[in-house]
Amino acid sequence: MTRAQESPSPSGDVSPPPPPPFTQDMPVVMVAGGAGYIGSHVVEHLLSLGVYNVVVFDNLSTGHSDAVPSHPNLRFVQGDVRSDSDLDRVMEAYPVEYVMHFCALSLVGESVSQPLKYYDNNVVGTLRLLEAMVRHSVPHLVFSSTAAVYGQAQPEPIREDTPTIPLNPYGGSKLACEQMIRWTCEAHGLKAVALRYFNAAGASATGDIGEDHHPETHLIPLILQVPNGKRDNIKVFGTDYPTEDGTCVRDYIHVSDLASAHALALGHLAQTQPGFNAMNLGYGRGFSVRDVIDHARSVTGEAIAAVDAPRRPGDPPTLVAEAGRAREVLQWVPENDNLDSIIGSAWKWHESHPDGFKK
Ligand SMILES: NC(=O)c1ccc[n+]([C@@H]2O[C@H](COP(=O)([O-])OP(=O)(O)OC[C@H]3O[C@@H](n4cnc5c(N)ncnc54)[C@H](O)[C@@H]3O)[C@@H](O)[C@H]2O)c1
Ligand SMILES: O=c1ccn([C@@H]2O[C@H](COP(=O)(O)OP(=O)(O)O[C@H]3O[C@H](CO)[C@@H](O)[C@H](O)[C@H]3O)[C@@H](O)[C@H]2O)c(=O)[nH]1
Repeated sequence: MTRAQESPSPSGDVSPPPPPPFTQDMPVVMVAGGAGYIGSHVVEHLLSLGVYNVVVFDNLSTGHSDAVPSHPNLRFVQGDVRSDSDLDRVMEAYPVEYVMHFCALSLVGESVSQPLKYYDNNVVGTLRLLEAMVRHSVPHLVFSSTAAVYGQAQPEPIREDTPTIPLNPYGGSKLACEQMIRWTCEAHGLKAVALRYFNAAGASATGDIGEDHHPETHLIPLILQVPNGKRDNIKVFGTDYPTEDGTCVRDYIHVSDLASAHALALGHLAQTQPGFNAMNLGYGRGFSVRDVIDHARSVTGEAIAAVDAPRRPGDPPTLVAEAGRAREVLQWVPENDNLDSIIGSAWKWHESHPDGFKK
C-alpha cells in the first residue's frame, strides 16, 4: 500500500501550508483517529463507497501513517484533537459535514493507574472537538464508544438502556464524552450517534491493514503471536469466573461490520432530527477465552500453548450485546458473524505483517 501524502503538521509555531482541496464535489467526512485500527478500516470502507471525500485527522500517537492510503478522495492532516488551532486549520480548509471521532487512549489497565491522562486525551479531546464543530457549524458526529460504559452489566445480553456503571477510568471517560455530546446536541442542534462497540477484531479482506497496537493487549492478536513465533504461550486471565468454562466471555465483532455500521450512521444522521442516540454494535453471542484459543488452533493449524493465569483487574465476566437498535435504526446487517473468519482475517494480516506496519 502506498502511504498518503502528509501535509506537515501540528501545533507548532509555524503553520504548515493548507492541504490541497478535493477535486470531486462530495460531502466531506473528517475521520479523527483514522490512522488507527478501527478508523483505518472505516476509511477504507468509506473510500470504497465512492460518495465521500475523506479527511483523516490524526496525531499518530498510536496510529500509523502507513494505515492511511494514498487516494484521490483522501487528505491526511496531522494534528491533535485537543488543539483548537489544529482543528480550525482542518475545518477552515475543508467544508466538513460529518465528523467521525475515533481518537482515544483505550488501555483499560493504564487508565486505572493514570486516569487523568485518559480524561485529558479522551474527554478534553472530545470537548475541544465539539467546540470546534459548534464554531464551524459542523452538524453531524459519529462517536466511538464502548461496551466498557456498562461495567459489570446484568442481565445479559446488554441493551442500550442497561445501567451504565463503568468499572474503570477508560469506560468512565467514554461515558463522560457521551453525556457531553448529548447535552451539546440539545443546546446546539447537533445530530450525533455513539456506537458502543463490543470486542473489535479481525482485519480487512484486502490484507493491506490490520491491528497493530503497542503494547498489544487484545486477546486475538496476542494468541496469534504464538504461531507467529513471537511468544511461547497465551495466558488465560482467570479461570474461576461464573461462566460455562470459567473464563471471560466476549462478543467479538469483525472490524468490517463496524465499518459498514459507521457508513450507515452517516446516512442516518443526514435524515434524522437533531439529538443524540447510542447504539450497541455486537452480534449477540459470546465466546469464552478458551473458545477463542480453540478456534485459533483450528484456523492456524498450530497447537498454541495456553497457560492459566490470575484474573486481570477490571475484567467483567461476560459482555454480550443486544444490537437490535442498530439493526432497526441503521438497517445494519452484519455479514461476518463467524469467529473462524474473524480470526482467519486477523491471521492473514499478522502472517503477512509479522511486525505490523513497521517496515
Ligand atoms: N479496539 C476495540 O476493541 C475497541 C472497542 C470499543 C471501543 N473502541 C474505541 O474505538 C476507537 C478506536 O480504537 P482503536 O482500537 O482503533 O484504537 P487506535 O489506538 O488504534 O486508534 C486511535 C487513533 O486515534 C489517534 N489519536 C489518539 N489520540 C489522539 C489525539 N488526541 N489527537 C489526534 N489523534 C489521536 C491515534 O493516533 C490512533 O490513530 C477508540 O475510541 C476506542 O476507545 C475500541
Ligand atoms: O493475554 C490475554 C489477553 C486477554 N485475555 C482475556 O481475553 C478477554 C478479552 O480481552 P481483550 O481482548 O483485552 O478485550 P477487552 O478487555 O474485553 O476490551 C475490549 O473490548 C471492550 C468492549 O467489550 C472495549 O471497551 C475495549 O476498548 C477493548 O479493548 C478478557 O477476558 C481478557 O482477560 C486473556 O485471557 N489473555
